Amino acid sequence: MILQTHELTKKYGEFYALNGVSITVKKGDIYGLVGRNGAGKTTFFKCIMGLAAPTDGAIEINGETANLNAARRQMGFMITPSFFPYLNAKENLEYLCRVKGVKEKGKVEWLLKIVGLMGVKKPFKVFSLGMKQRLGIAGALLASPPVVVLDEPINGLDPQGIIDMRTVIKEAHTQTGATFLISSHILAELDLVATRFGFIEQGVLLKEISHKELHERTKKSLLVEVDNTSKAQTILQSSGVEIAAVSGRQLTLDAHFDKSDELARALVNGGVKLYDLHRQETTLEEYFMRLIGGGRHA
Ligand SMILES: Nc1ncnc2c1ncn2[C@@H]1O[C@H](COP(=O)(O)OP(=O)(O)OP(=O)(O)O)[C@@H](O)[C@H]1O
Repeated sequence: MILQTHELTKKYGEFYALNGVSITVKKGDIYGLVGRNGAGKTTFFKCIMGLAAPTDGAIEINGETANLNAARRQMGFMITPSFFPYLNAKENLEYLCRVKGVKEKGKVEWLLKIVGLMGVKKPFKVFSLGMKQRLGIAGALLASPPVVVLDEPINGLDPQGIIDMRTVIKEAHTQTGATFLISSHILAELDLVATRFGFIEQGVLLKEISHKELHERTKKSLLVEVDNTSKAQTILQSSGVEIAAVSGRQLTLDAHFDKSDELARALVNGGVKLYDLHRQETTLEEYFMRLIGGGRHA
């Protein structure tokens, strides 16, 4: 585990901005922290970065819990990108290299290429938000940190900006091999880049889930409700259909959406009473809303 928190809690007065958050980020993850506005994402990142002192709980970076400041120096952060307004992308990164003591030759150019700002001559102050965010990512990557934290890098971007940002994150992940921790309030956007997710609401971590598992839970399926599931199973299996799950009187099939007529006929002809047969699909946003509404059990 490259980054872990144990029951991390942050109170502002009597208000719990974070309430017992235990997160596990594995090496190589693009970990998406998903939560609505005010859920506690920025507070979480601030605690990780040492910009806010936790009220309770522990932070573990690469196995280190005591000397966190040294471990934090190994991390790249982007909360709100701030650079010199009159310098261009290259000049700003070169300045940062001096500040951070980065001496690798060609590092600035390599990063500018990754974030799509190579050859951009205009000063930072006239950058679009997307360009600012991308330069922010380059800044976060400058000292080759094993862990990179990006707070809402997609927020406020136009559709093209969102696509560019996605490409940059994927490219940066592939090229640097760093672990990424990214927050967003839009699950569908994070879904296109993240490998694992943590869902946070009102300062509470509701669930951690892998990309694969999330898609297991949101994919299309065919729901069949019958009087006799074992009989139905035999009939369906002899029609070459694999059954994904059986629960009570319901069978769930992961495919064969186009064969629903045929399957219904086979079941009825086989003497099974068919109560219901319909396609179901949970969208990512539905899943997210259900999770938020229903607590930890979605
Ligand atoms: N310094 C502070 N003093 C008091 N309350 C705070 C402070 N910082 C944050 N909060 C509160 O803590 C809660 C979590 O805020 P936080 O900024 O972490 O949320 P977020 O998930 O990052 O949301 P957003 O996407 O809107 O930034 C909010 O209710 C916010 O008002």
